[in-house]
Amino acid sequence: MKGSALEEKPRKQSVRQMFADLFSRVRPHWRLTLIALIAVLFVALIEFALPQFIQYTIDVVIPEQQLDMLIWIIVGVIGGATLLIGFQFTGSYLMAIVGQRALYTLRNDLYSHMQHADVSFFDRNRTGDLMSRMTNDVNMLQQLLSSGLLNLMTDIFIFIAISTYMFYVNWQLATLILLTFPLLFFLTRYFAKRIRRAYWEVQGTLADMNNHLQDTFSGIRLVKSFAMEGHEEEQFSRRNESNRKANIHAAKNFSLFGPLVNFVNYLGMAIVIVVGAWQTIGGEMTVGMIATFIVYVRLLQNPIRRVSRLMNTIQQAAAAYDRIMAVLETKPVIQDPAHAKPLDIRHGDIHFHHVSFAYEDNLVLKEVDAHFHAGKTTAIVGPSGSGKTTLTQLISRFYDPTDGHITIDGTRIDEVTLSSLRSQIGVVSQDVVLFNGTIYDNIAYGQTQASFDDIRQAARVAYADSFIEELADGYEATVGERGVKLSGGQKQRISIARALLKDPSIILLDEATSALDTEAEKTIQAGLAELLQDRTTLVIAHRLSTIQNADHIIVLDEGRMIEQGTHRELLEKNGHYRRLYQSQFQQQVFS
Ligand SMILES: Nc1ncnc2c1ncn2[C@@H]1O[C@H](COP(=O)(O)OP(=O)(O)OP(=O)(O)O)[C@@H](O)[C@H]1O
Repeated sequence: MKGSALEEKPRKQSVRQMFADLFSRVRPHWRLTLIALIAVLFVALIEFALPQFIQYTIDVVIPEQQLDMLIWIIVGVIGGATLLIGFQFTGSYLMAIVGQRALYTLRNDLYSHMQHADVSFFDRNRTGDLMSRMTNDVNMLQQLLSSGLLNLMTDIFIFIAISTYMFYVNWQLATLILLTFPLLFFLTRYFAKRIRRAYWEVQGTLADMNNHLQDTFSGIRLVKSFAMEGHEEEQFSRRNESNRKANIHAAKNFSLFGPLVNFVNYLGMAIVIVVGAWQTIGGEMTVGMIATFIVYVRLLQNPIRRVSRLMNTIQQAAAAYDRIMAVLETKPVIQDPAHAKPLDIRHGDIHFHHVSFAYEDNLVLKEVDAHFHAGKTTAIVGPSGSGKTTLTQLISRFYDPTDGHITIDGTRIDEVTLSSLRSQIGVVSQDVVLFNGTIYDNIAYGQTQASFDDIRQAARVAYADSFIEELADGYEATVGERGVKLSGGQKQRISIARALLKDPSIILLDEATSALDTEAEKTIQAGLAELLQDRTTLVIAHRLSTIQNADHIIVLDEGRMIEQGTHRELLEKNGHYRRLYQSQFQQQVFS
């Protein structure tokens, strides 16, 4: 098993690549985007046109005392401002729609990618972190698309309109103002890098907080039973503090960047005042033109200031995009091979051929040659950590052997489709996983065709029907998050019913170690007996009766299969099994 956790550092995924990706997601909605852009173009034109009233008023209306023009000026300004409302609303509403639609597909892609990721991907990455990538990071991109890019377009249009006008009216003054721009350019580049790094930190610390929340909320009983509330508060506070510090660090850079940009803009204003006054005295400009120029320099400041704010959003989004791409770029190792056929299980004979397996560098199974007979029950025994669970997980291809291969009825399992393989394997494990839904949904999970009668029949055979019927809502009763509203034995029986409904040819059973009362134990055993009948079963055995009743036993020790045979044969061998039996199982006779 190869691979490592998703990166902890920014990868400098180029901003250009992010925009290219976003662009391809926006393209299907080009009509809405085009209307939004046209609206934005009008916004820019109106914002540009309104100051012209100042020049006209100062240079024409006041000197020529055209009082009757004032009404038209009011109509013009208020009319323009009203149109501005309409166009601004249209632009921002439509872009919000486009942003939501584009990111809806990204979030779906991301989820679908994660659903198909290897089990080892989830071993390596923490749930809170993955959730954070799905939610916060995608939201960041959404913000950029919906509001950020719209502002950018408005600003670009305004910038082009104003600078063209300035050059047209007074190119010398316009050139002087534009000379300040390279300074802005360098400032922007310098701060972009710093702000981006800072936001990577921010998002990383946020994910860390999410991880902590996920762990402690889902493990709240553990926290309380060890009276660790205070400790966890401290731990949370520490992560919260890292997040605060990272945010403050980002804010420091950002707060410095804004005023520096402002300073450069005031430099521009100083140039207009001095050079403009000079030219007006020399008769080359009018007072109205200076006034309009000053308003325009101010208006130019808006795009630049907003671009600086947008840069903040872009850097945040780029950091988020990096984190999303890190997920999207991990390729699952375990997938359907080319030309895979569905697995056709006739008997259910499972063979391990010289199978070795390592988690990263930890060799857990070593050259295992084992045969699990069709329709029979094989108990796997061995000390804790000897590789029993891992061995069963290789059959479902949750992991692939590092060496050797596995066959079912002579067909290599890595040559058939994953869905056909997994759909014929039932897993019943000691930690029963139930989703927050009704009992019905949990039994029917994965069996969309099943009728209510099928489900009820499965529950009956699993000895679950009687307790379900006693619940006020019966099969429609909700089980709570992870099934908290049910007892351990009830959860077990539901999971047996679920496996029965699936009707698999192979059963992988991790026997419960937790002590249940004898009554619950008896019903579970009865249900299990129904489930295992005539199916190839691998059971990680914890109970004496299970190994005694098993058709075959294999003994693992430090990843090696050291013995195999029936209970009697193995006892007679007087080897590892006998010692294991004496140390682990024999006392059960008396318990
Ligand atoms: N997802 C994993 N990632 C890395 N190492 C793992 C993983 N799961 C198990 N291991 C390691 O592999 C070894 C075998 O674990 P496995 O769970 O297969 O043993 P086991 O015999 O089932 O143990 P137990 O009886 O205690 O459940 C152990 O050393 C364990 O630390």
